[in-house]
Order: sequence, then C-alpha cells, then structure tokens
Amino acid sequence: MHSKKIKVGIVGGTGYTGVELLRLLALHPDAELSVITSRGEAGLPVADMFPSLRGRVDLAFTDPAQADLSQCDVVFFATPHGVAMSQAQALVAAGVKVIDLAADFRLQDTAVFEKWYKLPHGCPDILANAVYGIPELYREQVRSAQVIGNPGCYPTTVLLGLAPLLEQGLVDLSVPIISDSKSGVSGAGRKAEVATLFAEASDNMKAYGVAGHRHHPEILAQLQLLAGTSLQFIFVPHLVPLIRGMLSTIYVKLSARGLKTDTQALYETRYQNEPFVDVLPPGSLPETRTVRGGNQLRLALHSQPDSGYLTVIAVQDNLVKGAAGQAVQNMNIMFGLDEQAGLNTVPLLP
Ligand SMILES: NC(=O)C1=CN([C@@H]2O[C@H](COP(=O)(O)OP(=O)(O)OC[C@H]3O[C@@H](n4cnc5c(N)ncnc54)[C@H](OP(=O)(O)O)[C@@H]3O)[C@@H](O)[C@H]2O)C=CC1
Ligand SMILES: CC(=O)N[C@@H](CCC(=O)OP(=O)(O)O)C(=O)O
Repeated sequence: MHSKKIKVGIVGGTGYTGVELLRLLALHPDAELSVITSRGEAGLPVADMFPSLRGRVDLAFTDPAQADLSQCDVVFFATPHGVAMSQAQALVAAGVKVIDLAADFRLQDTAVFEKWYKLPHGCPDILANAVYGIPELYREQVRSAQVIGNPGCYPTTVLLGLAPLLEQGLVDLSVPIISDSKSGVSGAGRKAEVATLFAEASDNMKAYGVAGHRHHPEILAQLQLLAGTSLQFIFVPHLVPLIRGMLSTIYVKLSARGLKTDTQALYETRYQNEPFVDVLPPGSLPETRTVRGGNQLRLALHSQPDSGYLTVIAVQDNLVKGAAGQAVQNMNIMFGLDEQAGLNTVPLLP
C-alpha cells in the first residue's frame, strides 16, 4: 500500500483519453496530478482548454520535451502509437511505472506490431515484460507490472465477452468466432478528420476496416491465449452516431459440452467478484447509455435457437472501460490501492 499520494504524469493531455484521465484522476483520493503535456498548448492552464475542470485541475500544460516525467510515480501515455515506446526505456530506468493507452505494449509479436502499425518496435526488451492490462484476466500480473499495455477499446468488449467460455473450453473452434462491433466517434480521438465531422458522422452509420483492422491481431492473440489453442476470428467495426459508447455483438458456436452448460450461471460466477463487469439478467438488451461515463462493461447472453450459437452483447464507454477508466483501474492495482478508487461513479442517464 502506497502511503503518500501517487504523483501522476499524463503525456497527451489535450486528447479525449487524456482529458478523461484528468476527469477521473481529479477526484481520485490517492493520486496527485503532477505533469500534463501538450506540444501545442504549453503554458496554457488546463482549465482554460477544458472548463469542465475549472476548480479541479490547477496545472498548466508542459511541453513534453521539457517535462520532468522522472519525478512521477506513474506516467500515462494518452498519445498516438509509437510515443510511449520512445520514452519507456528512460522512465523504467528511473523506476517510473508506465501505462500506455496506445498499442506499443499490447502485441508480444513485434513482427505483427510492425506490420499493423508501420513502425519498428523501439524497445522489445520492455515489451517482453509488459503486461496486457485487462485486470479481469491478468490481475496478478498487473500487480507487479512496471509497464502496462492498456488494451484497445474494441478488444476489451470482445475479450471480456468471451473469456468465461474460452477459459472453460466450451466453444466449437472449428468455425470462426465473429464480432460485429460499433463505436461512437470519440473512439477516433480529438484530432480533426473528415470522417468525424458532424455532417459526416451524425445521422449516418458505416462499417470500416472490413478488410483488416489493427484490433484484429490484438483480439486474436488474446483469444488464442484464453483458448490455449489457435482459432479463427472475424471482426467488423462500425462507426455509429454516438459521441461515447461501444457495443459488440459476438457470435460464438458452442461445443457439445457448451450446449449442456448453463452459460448464464457460468458468466455470473466468473464475474461475481468483478466490480466493473455486470452480467445482466437473461433476456436483457445492453444499452450504451447505461455505461456512459462509468467504468462498467455490461453484457447479456442470448442463445440462438437451433443453431448452436450463443450471442454475447457487450457495452462499455470507449473512453472509460475502453481506455482511461481501465488505465486508472490498472494504476490502482499496480500501487496496491482500492481497485475502485476514482472509478466509483454512476453512469450518466439519459
Ligand atoms: N479514443 C478512444 O476511445 C481510445 C483511444 N485509444 C488510444 O489512446 C491514444 C490516445 O487517443 P485519443 O485520446 O483518442 O487521441 P487524441 O488524438 O484525442 O489525442 C492524442 C494526444 O496525443 C498528443 N500527442 C500527439 N502526438 C504526440 C507526440 N509525438 N508526443 C507527445 N504527445 C503527442 C496530443 O497532444 P498535443 O498535440 O497537444 O501534444 C493529444 O493530446 C491513442 O493511441 C488511441 O489509439 C485507446 C482506446 C480508446
Ligand atoms: C471509431 C474509431 O475510429 N475507433 C478507433 C479505435 C480506437 C482505439 O481503441 O484505439 P487504439 O487501438 O488505436 O488505441 C479506430 O477504429 O481506429
């Protein structure tokens, strides 16, 4: 247990996951915001850019090139892929813990990383010891981790949606598992892009990444670890006219043993001590608005008559359980804090 407040640095404080970290950490009882970086806004008070934080965060942005991150206990990277791996070596050498919200420490196979992210991996030695940060799957490893690869938003829904079945070997892996997944536009970040303009993204829906999305290899690698064998996985993401929110509908064929299993009871038991995974009662239809602003992932199971398939529907807030909330959950575990500290909020409705 940490006795003093944890000194926190955030690299990339002007983006959506950065400001979500600020929102959560501003109310965290054991964390003290110490450094928040921006390349373009150095010197500007954080609350001038984000008035929602007035009276809660009194720091100004610092240029990342000038920031002394080595005085922090933990540094969150809420930055594009490739930034954390360029600084992790020095931070780890200084004893600082690192939580990367991008993909630098998610894929153990550097060839797969380089193929999808078009970047050479800068520190494979640190990657080899990094932990994939889904606490519900890897809590013990997170506890002692120096570096966390915080999962992608889509992967969190699919992995928590399937873990109970795969861990028990209840899936017929002779056919692919399919996830049809939908994300609100904040999933694309705060940078200006035509696809996320109001006139493009509102009152509209579209699939993207159908020929291949970088979350496919991340999800596949983790599904195979859960199953202990190779398997096939089909993933189609969609952009939907929401600001926050993500919903994955996952189609999985049950094995003969799976068909004889009470899957509802299995999921309820698997997640009974997990404060952030909510298995809804039979027949429920999870809605993104029930998780908006909260760190919960809610899921429901539906069997598909006569087909042998089970459909798992999982919802989360992409910026919270899909990014900043999960990162804070990891921090809490790494520092021996109450896992729910700073995350005990009730989602906003409507
Ligand atoms: N949005 C989401 O739902 C999710 C996002 N992620 C991942 O989290 C990371 C951050 O995403 P998001 O917040 O949406 O992105 P944004 O585009 O909203 O923000 C990116 C931030 O990174 C900073 N930045 C950019 N380049 C650099 C650099 N070279 N060095 C230092 N800082 C830099 C920018 O700040 P400035 O220009 O002011 O320096 C900005 O604050 C990404 O890797 C994303 O893929 C993961 C899960 C979900
Ligand atoms: C709607 C939208 O564009 N979403 C993003 C995923 C966001 C995410 O989880 O990001 P990283 O894996 O990059 O960290 C996308 O599909 O690229």
